[in-house]
Amino acid sequence: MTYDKSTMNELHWLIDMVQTIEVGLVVLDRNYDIQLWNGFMENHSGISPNSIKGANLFEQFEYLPATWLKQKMESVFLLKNRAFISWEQRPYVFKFNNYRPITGRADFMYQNVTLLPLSSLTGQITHISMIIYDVTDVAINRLQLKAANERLEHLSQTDGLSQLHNRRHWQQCMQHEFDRHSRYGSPTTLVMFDIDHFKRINDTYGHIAGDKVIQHVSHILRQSLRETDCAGRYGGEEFSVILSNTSAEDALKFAERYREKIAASQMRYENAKISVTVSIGICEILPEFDNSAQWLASVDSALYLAKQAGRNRCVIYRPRAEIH
Ligand SMILES: Nc1nc2c(ncn2[C@@H]2O[C@H](COP(=O)(O)OP(=O)(O)OP(=O)(O)O)[C@@H](O)[C@H]2O)c(=O)[nH]1
Repeated sequence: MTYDKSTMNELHWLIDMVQTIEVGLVVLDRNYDIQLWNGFMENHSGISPNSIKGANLFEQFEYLPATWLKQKMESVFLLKNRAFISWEQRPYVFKFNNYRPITGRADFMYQNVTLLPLSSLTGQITHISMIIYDVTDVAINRLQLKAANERLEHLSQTDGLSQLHNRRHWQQCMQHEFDRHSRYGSPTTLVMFDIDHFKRINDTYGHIAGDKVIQHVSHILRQSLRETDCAGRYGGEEFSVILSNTSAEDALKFAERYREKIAASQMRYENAKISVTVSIGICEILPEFDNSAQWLASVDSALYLAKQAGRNRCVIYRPRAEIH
């Protein structure tokens, strides 16, 4: 077979481009032995084409997910179709460092990979090609945007002072729990508490000390909760917690423990040691409640009774309330 000069030139250019293109190119034979390894792969792996040619891909790079990758490659050999691996599915196939100046914060190069069937002159698929694209910039931008959106969502749901859910988000949780109870019927209890004589603290020590007391009781509350409990700052010095799968009697144990913890704790502010107590209302969803507003009004009336009965105590809502 002879080639004219222009065909030779074209071939020469193509080889030059394959070597210098900013995309990784690898050709594998049927045994996954490496037959081509371009300049991009050499630059990022530090392994020259001459030293890697003929080596088995999975022996050379033991970290590769062999079972998963072979399954993909086999389907390319057999079905003669392309296959794609996106960075969202697996951040990278080849573990290369990221040297990009803008996205330098990424530890490694994010990659999209295409697997292409390569046919021989007789039309058989004897080799496949891996095309490796560096998509670090796109991936980092996308991840940063996602993280920013998550932060914004968290901020829009959180009360800045207490770091508990804000009232709007907490009310959504309460509605959700009420609906869940209507469907599945598992016991669900609302606990609402209010700091006793809080006005006195503001008046005696100032508003900043008052804010610190709010942070103090919120901090102890967060420590006392389970993952599934939804706690919010309902108003100025009023807080509420939804305890799912919990009866009023069990919620009382939680509330008593919390009340005692608060009463036993002290908060330092400048030279003062500030002690506070809390009054707590407890209400399990009862069959006669038609909506979440009735549930909320009932826990509020139990809290009111706790205040009336002398504060620093828990009251379970019942049509006739019990004071503890
Ligand atoms: N420091 C501070 N004070 C607040 C905040 N929100 C509400 N308050 C104050 O909390 C006080 C609540 O007072 P009251 O409703 O009379 O209740 P209390 O003094 O706790 O009395 P009882 O609830 O009956 O025990 C008011 O003085 C409000 O100004 C806040 O975010 N920070």
